[in-house]
Amino acid sequence: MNRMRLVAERLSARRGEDLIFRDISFEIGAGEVLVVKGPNGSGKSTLLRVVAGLLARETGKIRLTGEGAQAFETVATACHYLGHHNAMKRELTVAENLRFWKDFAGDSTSGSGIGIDAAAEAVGLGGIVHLPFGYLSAGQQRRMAMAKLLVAWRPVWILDEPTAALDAAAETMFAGLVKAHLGRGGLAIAATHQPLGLGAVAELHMAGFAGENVEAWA
Ligand SMILES: Nc1ncnc2c1ncn2[C@@H]1O[C@H](COP(=O)(O)OP(=O)(O)OP(=O)(O)O)[C@@H](O)[C@H]1O
Repeated sequence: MNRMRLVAERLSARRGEDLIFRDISFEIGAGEVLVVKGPNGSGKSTLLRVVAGLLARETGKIRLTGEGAQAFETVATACHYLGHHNAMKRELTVAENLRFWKDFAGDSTSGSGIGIDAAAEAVGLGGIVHLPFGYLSAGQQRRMAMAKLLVAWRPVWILDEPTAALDAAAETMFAGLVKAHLGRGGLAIAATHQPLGLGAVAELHMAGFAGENVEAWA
């Protein structure tokens, strides 16, 4: 069986006038996670945004191949993106926010998400989906943002510092969600300074931009 793969070749990106990285290539297969590491400002968030289609790349190619890839018109539509911000409206209830993401992200023929109550349960916060998102504690808000990944099936999870400022229990919970996602044939790319609790994983080291010197994939 030809498993789904995400292939990035010789990516480079700019922010404003500045070249942030160059010649970044990697491949991840179904069931695999790639952890992007590097010092502050080395371009991890920029790389994730490029892969998610939120930022135009300067050069290079990103493609999805193998089983299930044809269900997605673009790589971006195969991706869930969990950035530094939770991307939830404070005035809307948790359920309304998750409903928005369920409808917006949608399912593809390659899988389906779970219900809103089930997603809230999965992040350990069942029973409070009727509350405005803004009432939740910072940690609860982050957990609910993670629930967004569950309500619609998208095979590629792009995670930017997903567990920053979370307690140990939430980190363990999130590691479980990622493992379950990989177990369903999903893929994940995570930029993080903290171990994700996933055991041995592939790593991409961004060296940071110093004139012409951009680290390549090891
Ligand atoms: N909108 C922008 N315009 C110009 N430069 C930007 C912009 N956004 C980010 N940068 C620059 O791009 C570089 C890479 O930033 P990025 O956020 O990708 O780094 P990072 O590795 O994720 O950092 P951190 O570990 O601090 O989150 C930084 O030097 C930053 O100042």
